[in-house]
Amino acid sequence: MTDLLIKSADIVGKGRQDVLVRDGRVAEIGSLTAKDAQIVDADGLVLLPGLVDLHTHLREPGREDAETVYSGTRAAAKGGYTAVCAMANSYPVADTAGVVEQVAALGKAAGYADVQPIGAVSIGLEGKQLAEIGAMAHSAAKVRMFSDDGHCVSDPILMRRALEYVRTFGGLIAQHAEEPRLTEGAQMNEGAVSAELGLPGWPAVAEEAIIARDVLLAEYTGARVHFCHVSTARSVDIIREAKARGAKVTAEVCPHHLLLTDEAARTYDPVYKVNPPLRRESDVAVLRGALAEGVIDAVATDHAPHAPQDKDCEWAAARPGMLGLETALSITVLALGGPAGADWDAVAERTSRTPARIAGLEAHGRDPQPGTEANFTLVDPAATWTVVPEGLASLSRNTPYAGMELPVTVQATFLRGRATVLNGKIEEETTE
Ligand SMILES: NC(=O)N[C@@H](CC(=O)O)C(=O)O
Repeated sequence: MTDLLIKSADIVGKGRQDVLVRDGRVAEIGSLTAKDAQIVDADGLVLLPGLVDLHTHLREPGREDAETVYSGTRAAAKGGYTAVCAMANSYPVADTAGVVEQVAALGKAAGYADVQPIGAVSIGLEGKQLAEIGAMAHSAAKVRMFSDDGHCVSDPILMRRALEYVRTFGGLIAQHAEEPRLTEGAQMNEGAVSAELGLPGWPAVAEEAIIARDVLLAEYTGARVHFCHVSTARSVDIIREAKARGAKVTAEVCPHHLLLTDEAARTYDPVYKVNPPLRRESDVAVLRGALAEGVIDAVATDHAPHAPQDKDCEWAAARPGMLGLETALSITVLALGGPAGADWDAVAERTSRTPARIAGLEAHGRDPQPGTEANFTLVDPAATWTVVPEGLASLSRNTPYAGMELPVTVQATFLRGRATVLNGKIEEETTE
């Protein structure tokens, strides 16, 4: 592999520097020249540690019509990601060592981003019996994070046992917080808009009740809980208080909950149907503040591709979920104050360093210094782009941002020093 010299990048915390990459690792940082190196001109571009997604639905195995590991990791690279955590709600469910190893192997073969499988907490996501957590943890996929996402681990004794189990090897449970009895038949956020539209509501308290319970279980067991897609202001209060007491809890927010509201449901366009649902303007404001402050630790996409037949139908019949990987960085920058005067350190913290730490992905989320793996992304802070669904790398088209002009473009993504995206385009050859 030839050396790579990135010239004049604006490195977060370090200012304008050149970065020399050799054999997939940072060799030197400074004012550099190199013979026989591939030169990438990064003048005017910000260099971030490669983004890490804690919550990606890659749909393989089982729903390859909506996404595959290959197409999903290409979308990830396009969005600036170098690592994604793949949710367990595939068909078959990722509740055995065999499935998680298959997903990890498909990620390696594709070569666009590191794929860290998440294991199911319960067999078949049914919430009845613990899945083979130990076998997945000790498999070649080295699973550390477990989640029944799409479903809540609502049975408190199952949650307690899962927490006690993962604590023994430093793992964590990523909880989809939704008390199922409170959301039966729910179609959108419960509030003034759902009342007007006559759609059954998903009340905020269904999320908050589980978060409150699981904070207590985390404290009681001493295990780590991570809250997926936190969407309400009151959830933020509970997490803030838990952290102040020293509970081992972390939380993520999705880009769509940082930008969109339940007003979008007035269109009856199922592209806006998502779980948990889009909330009120006041929730959006609190979530943005909590992200800036760090009460919410990370942005996670909940990238949920769906095939046309699952989305191009009436609201009630449509599956919940929206695409996220290719637009997350732009929305995060918007939510953290916009591109003019963006706090790039906060962007790096919430999209890369902290999620890498939560997932235990040690080679990711690292600011470049000699010896670190060269996993980073170059973004143009001054550019804008318009979201065209047909132009996305994902196999699916269910983006709620179609036609919107967004700030910030990903110019290049490097995985162990190899470009997966260059000049804003996906590289077709990814063999290491
Ligand atoms: N977030 C979503 O709206 N959808 C997720 C699962 C889920 O959480 O319902 C999916 O897998 O499609």
